[in-house]
Amino acid sequence: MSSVNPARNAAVRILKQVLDGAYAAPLLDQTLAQKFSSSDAGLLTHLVYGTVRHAQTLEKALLPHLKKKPQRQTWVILLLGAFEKLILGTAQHAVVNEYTELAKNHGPQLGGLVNAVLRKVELPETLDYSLPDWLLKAFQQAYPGQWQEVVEDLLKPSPLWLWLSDKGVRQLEEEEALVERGFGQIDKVVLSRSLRKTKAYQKGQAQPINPASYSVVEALGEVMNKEVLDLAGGTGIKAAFLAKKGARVTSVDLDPRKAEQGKQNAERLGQKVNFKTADLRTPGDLGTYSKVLLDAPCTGSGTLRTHPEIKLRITPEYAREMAALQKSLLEESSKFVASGGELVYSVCSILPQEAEEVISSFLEKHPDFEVQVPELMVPSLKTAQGTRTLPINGVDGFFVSRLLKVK
Ligand SMILES: C[S@@+](CC[C@H](N)C(=O)[O-])C[C@H]1O[C@@H](n2cnc3c(N)ncnc32)[C@H](O)[C@@H]1O
Repeated sequence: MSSVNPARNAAVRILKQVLDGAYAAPLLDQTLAQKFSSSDAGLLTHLVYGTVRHAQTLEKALLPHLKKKPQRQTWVILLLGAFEKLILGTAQHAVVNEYTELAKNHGPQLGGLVNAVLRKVELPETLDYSLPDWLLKAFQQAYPGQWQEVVEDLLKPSPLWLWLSDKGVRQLEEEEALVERGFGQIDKVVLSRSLRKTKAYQKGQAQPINPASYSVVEALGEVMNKEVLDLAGGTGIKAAFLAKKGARVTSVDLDPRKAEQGKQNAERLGQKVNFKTADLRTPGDLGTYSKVLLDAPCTGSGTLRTHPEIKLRITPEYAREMAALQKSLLEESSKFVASGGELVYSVCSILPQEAEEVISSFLEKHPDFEVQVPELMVPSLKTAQGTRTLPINGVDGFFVSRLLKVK
């Protein structure tokens, strides 16, 4: 039987699946629902996300010590061990012992290899922010004055951002959470247990959302008693907030499972949202609305702190495919805007081709719309086509534009 810390054991299993294409968050949720002490739960989360965040740097550090890249299980053990030694600064003897033991459980000969490599591995002299070159250039282009601060910040753990009602703040503090003021109603919270197990969450007084994502809801302005169409609404998080602000909301997404989850979540938050399932490339007639939101599917390049696995998969080709989809969804969405109404376009991406270029191409074909650059509640930069949030201090990188139908 292995004497290895259960967090390290579980990290190997989860990281292997993440490298095979899975998302880390649901795997961590499932694993943490089992019995883990709060310190092991913290270590497991940190090991998985931290190793993925620094994967490119760790690979550069490890490869010179290997004849070839080993099979997946051993590679994952080496990545985790290198992360603990080089980035977390765990004592070398502890790292070498723990990961050698782990490797031995998967094959006696693997212990020797892991032991030798983890003893020798050093940080490369030139640090590359663990981003592919083309993506680093995109950050430099999107944030010319602040790119270095941005890409360094993306390597840090993500804070827990929560929308909290006043009762939710009191309830969470009673449950021994530390609640720090963030932006507007979105607070930064330190919790030593799973959010879902708190009374504040169960009573609908708390909802996880990044401040940049919440600023999209605010970009729709006053919605009290208005009919709002929420397109590509996913599990209806923004829809639920719009309903909270007094809107009657119809939320449409391609995936029927998201509508199911959305209904349950809106109910927990005490809100009613009308969920529909449709492909927005061919949506049919959804009616006309004074406020329409298109929170378009995107590469997620603005959420690398929360979803670092995106860095392992994103390619320029995928960004081009997404930009083509966004252009076609924006075109379709514009058909549902009433005269004098507004269409808010948002993406959680920092790539200009998913942001400014989508708006420019739309405006070329649509003299009936004009752009209004929104003021957002988080630190942002304005461009001619919209506002980009500045992804530092735990805030995600979003692009938000408001299009007014003038005729
Ligand atoms: C950025 S997410 C939406 C997040 C959501 N607005 C929220 O606040 O939780 C984009 C969504 O677009 C949906 N989607 C992708 N392609 C679509 C299509 N062709 N028609 C409708 N929805 C689509 C995805 O299922 C996904 O839920």
